[in-house]
Amino acid sequence: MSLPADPAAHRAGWHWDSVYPALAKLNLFLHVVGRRNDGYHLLQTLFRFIDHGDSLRFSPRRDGKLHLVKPLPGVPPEADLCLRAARLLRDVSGCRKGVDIHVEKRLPMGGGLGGGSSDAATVLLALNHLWRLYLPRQRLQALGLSLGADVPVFLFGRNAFAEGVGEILHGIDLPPAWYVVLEPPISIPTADIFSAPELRRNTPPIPSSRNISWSPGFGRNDLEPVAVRHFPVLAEYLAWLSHFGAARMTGSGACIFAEFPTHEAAQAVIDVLPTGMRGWLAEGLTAHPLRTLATD
Ligand SMILES: C[C@](O)(CO)[C@H](O)COP(=O)(O)OP(=O)(O)OC[C@H]1O[C@@H](n2ccc(N)nc2=O)[C@H](O)[C@@H]1O
Ligand SMILES: Nc1ncnc2c1ncn2[C@@H]1O[C@H](COP(=O)(O)OP(=O)(O)OP(=O)(O)O)[C@@H](O)[C@H]1O
Repeated sequence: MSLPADPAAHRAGWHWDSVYPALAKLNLFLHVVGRRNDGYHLLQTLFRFIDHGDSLRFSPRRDGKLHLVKPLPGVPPEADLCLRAARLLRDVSGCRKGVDIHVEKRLPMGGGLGGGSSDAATVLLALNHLWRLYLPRQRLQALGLSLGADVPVFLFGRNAFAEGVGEILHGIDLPPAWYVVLEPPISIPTADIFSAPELRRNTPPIPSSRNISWSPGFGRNDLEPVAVRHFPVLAEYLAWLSHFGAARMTGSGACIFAEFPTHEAAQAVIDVLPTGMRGWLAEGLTAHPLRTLATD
């Protein structure tokens, strides 16, 4: 996906009527290298954006209310990441404007694709622009971190090698690639996987992003063996996709992916997907399409 050279021109193209994408991320690898005193885990992970995700739209409200037009089943309004992001932005800026948020949900919840985090980041980017607040990217990233460890990368807007809990981001260039993503029919609570006693928490750290030469099979996902133990159905999905490529879980699961060098190679796998197994093809992106909505 190519972006216009002039960020101001690009920003000008986003209006109240626009559809704002909230893309998925894949964790191409995910190493747990330690644990902080507050229980959060120190990670090293490689984030890649893919061209599959939720779509958000915004309409101004005159009564100053923040309103989610179609609440997500099972998510109370006070926990919804879109509303929490909008409220946070108003609290820190003093803005009193109201908005209706429309979310077209495509990403599974508890899928490891960062759906809720991506929605929150898109709300921050879009309302920062539409409400003319113009908080800079670093400030948005700090706000995003208070909503979840996965939020900052979507505001950063480039594929990234991440450290800390996911907030220390180093932009990284990745080659073109296509992904087959399988959606096992389960939702995995991230906290349950991180709190498992058997989780390996001492993978030796990679010294720097310069030591990463990404190709499928590099590193591993330390959360995967724990998730497979708790949710054995994942093993079936991993085994099936492994016939075609290096299959791996993203984030804390449940989705499983494999990378392919061409669209055709990925499509050939989708073409033989067994009945009852849900999966789709996505292209790896070089940058998030909303990246130029925030200033550096
Ligand atoms: C697994 C990843 O998706 C990889 O990108 C992220 O680390 C998870 O990010 P997230 O879903 O935004 O996670 P948060 O909402 O911040 O945290 C959910 C729970 O996961 C655990 N958690 C999360 C991130 C992290 N680095 N260490 C943790 O131990 C904590 O128990 C936390 O209460
Ligand atoms: N807008 C939202 N979209 C999805 N989930 C939300 C949203 N707001 C709150 N949540 C809550 O967040 C939980 C995690 O959902 P999410 O889709 O982000 O999972 P995930 O992809 O596994 O996350 P991650 O990869 O960041 O760990 C959901 O089960 C739900 O309770």
